[in-house]
Amino acid sequence: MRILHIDSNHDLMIEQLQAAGHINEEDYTSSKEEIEAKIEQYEGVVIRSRFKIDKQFLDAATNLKFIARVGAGLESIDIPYAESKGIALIAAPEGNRNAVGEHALGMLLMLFNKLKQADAEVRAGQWNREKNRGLELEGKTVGLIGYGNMGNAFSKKLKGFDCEVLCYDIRPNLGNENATQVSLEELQQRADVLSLHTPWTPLTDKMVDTEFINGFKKPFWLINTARGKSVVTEALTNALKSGKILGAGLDVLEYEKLSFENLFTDTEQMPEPLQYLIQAENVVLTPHIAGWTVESKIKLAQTIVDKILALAIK
Ligand SMILES: O=C(O)[C@H](O)COP(=O)(O)O
Repeated sequence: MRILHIDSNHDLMIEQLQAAGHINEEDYTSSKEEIEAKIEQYEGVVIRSRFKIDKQFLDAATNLKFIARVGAGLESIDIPYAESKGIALIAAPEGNRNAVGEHALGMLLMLFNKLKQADAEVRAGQWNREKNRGLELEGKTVGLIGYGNMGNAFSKKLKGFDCEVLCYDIRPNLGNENATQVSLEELQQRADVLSLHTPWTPLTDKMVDTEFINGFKKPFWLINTARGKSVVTEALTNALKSGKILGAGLDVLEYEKLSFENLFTDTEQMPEPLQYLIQAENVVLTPHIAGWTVESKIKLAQTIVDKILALAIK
């Protein structure tokens, strides 16, 4: 097959696809329109998330047999339209789930042990022990919303910490030895920590709003390594101010992607909730790197290669 790669990935991908007899072309810089102008020449396209694979793109891709998304989230692809054209869809959540699980755990330990502020204070010459007294995960209840690849990976990490892990998912019967599946209401009643592991869909868009937060019985900690747009940032900052949310670890923000750096060059444009988050001691922020490790780059590429080679397309 002729395969167009529009985002760069680990070198092993092209090496192995070439070795299997496929013709690969890399184009990481052309615009969406430029790619659309030539996409009819290809049977396969490999993407991360550089642009949307929408109806216009799919209509231009008259010979496309598969779309390979080197990652987990599929929100940039018009899946029903691709499926209506008989185009196979491949993704690789198996490639970055462990990285996301470790990152979520890292954020939680960082918040519970006040690592961010304690480190900053020591560097500033302050030896504040009482202010930085930590919390233990042992005996706490961690609630996961979304129990697919990422939620599973995180629950596996939590197993060794003697905490209780609950999961809520719209799909039934997903609980296992690492997490007990419960209703959303039960999770909100019992959780000390909420961690999101849901894709971004109409169901999860703005899911964590004020009403949702107030549905929690106890003040809780929030970890979001899923999608920024699933949390209403203003509702989050209001809850941080009131103490209903005790702290947050956010790898994703509703303001991320292209516009994010501009918000810092013109700080008057910076939304008030973001201004609050960047100065809050009890908030840890990372730039959507939870699934972005040295190892996951290799695992993502290998997963995609294996799935392409397993396709029954000649
Ligand atoms: O969905 C994923 O796999 C991660 O969120 C990474 O997404 P990205 O490929 O858009 O960086």
